Amino acid sequence: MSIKRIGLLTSGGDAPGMNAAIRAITLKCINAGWDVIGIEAGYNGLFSLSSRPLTHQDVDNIIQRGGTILKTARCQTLKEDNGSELAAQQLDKLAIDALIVIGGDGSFRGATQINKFWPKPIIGIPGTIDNDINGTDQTIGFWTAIETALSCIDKIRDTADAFERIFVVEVMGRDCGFIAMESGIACAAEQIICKEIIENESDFLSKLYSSIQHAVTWQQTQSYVIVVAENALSISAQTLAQNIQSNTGVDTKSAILGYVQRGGAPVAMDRVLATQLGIAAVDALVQGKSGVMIGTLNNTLVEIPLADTGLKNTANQALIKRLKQFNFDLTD
Ligand SMILES: Nc1ncnc2c1ncn2[C@@H]1O[C@H](COP(=O)(O)OP(=O)(O)OP(=O)(O)O)[C@@H](O)[C@H]1O
Ligand SMILES: O=P(O)(O)OC[C@H]1O[C@](O)(CO)[C@@H](O)[C@@H]1O
Repeated sequence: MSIKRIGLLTSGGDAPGMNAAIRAITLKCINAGWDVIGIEAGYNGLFSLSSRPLTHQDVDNIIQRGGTILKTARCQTLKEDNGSELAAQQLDKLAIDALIVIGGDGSFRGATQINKFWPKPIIGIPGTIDNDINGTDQTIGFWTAIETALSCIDKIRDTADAFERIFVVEVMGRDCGFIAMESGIACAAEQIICKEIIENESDFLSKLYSSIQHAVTWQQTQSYVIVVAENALSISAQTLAQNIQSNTGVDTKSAILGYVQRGGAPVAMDRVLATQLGIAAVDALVQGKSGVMIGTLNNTLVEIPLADTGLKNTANQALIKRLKQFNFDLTD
């Protein structure tokens, strides 16, 4: 089948660098003589047929912008019973010959479903701050989110130090600890808490309280920063802070960094990664590939079946190993 019109959408949480990928895909397709149709607000744009052709001008001066010029969304309709069949019909209405989806593993689950009713090429590009995708070392947006988290935690460290307080800082990641781990290592957090390392929560917390007590009593720690991944514990960051204070007697505050981690100009790493993956996605279409995500493993471009992009247990093992490497907690 000869490709003339590419559909392009961003889906799931926006991630800094998505615009860089949109730019690379658009320019590469235009060079190949293909039209690029930007589908707006993720899969929602398919159902509402909200789309527009993307031109050189549309992708000028966007590489440094956070968010996504195509908008994004979480689309309930696609998950419903006839959702993927309907999506396939909508793609035909738009006369799309091939689809590129920039998003997370959920977006790729959606793409896999659509492919069952729409037997045309679909290529995925990993775009999520969480880095929770199997088959790629990095996702677009991950390093920018870490830089953002890091600059916030460094500021929290200043006030924690001035008051000799303990701080519990919650970072994003959905159910996965990669943002907590990397930002925690980079800000020299005294503790990094991720779901992956907790076998029994109450044992874990008892150990945490005694570890903090030891640090403030014997190491005369001036400030103590705990980076916790969202959803790592059954209690909120605020409750954890209250519990630490009542167990240790040390003034303890909490801060939830939240959506600030999704915004801002992408760091160089994300711009370069997004550009590289965007070009490779179009190359994959030229080569007749379909049903794969383009990722990077050990700095090499790889293709992973979209159906295999859900996080595997090996990611947990890798995270645990890395955390142990960087753990300076002397009581451990
Ligand atoms: N099992 C599924 N079947 C059909 N569509 C799905 C499925 N899972 C997810 N999707 C579609 O993909 C969209 C995005 O998925 P999700 O909300 O999980 O985000 P994501 O792509 O994993 O990105 P992020 O990691 O940034 O949250 C969903 O809103 C839905 O439209
Ligand atoms: O924007 P929403 O739908 O509230 O999603 C928040 C989730 O999206 C992410 O920012 C990206 O997946 C997660 O870290 C977070 O749990």
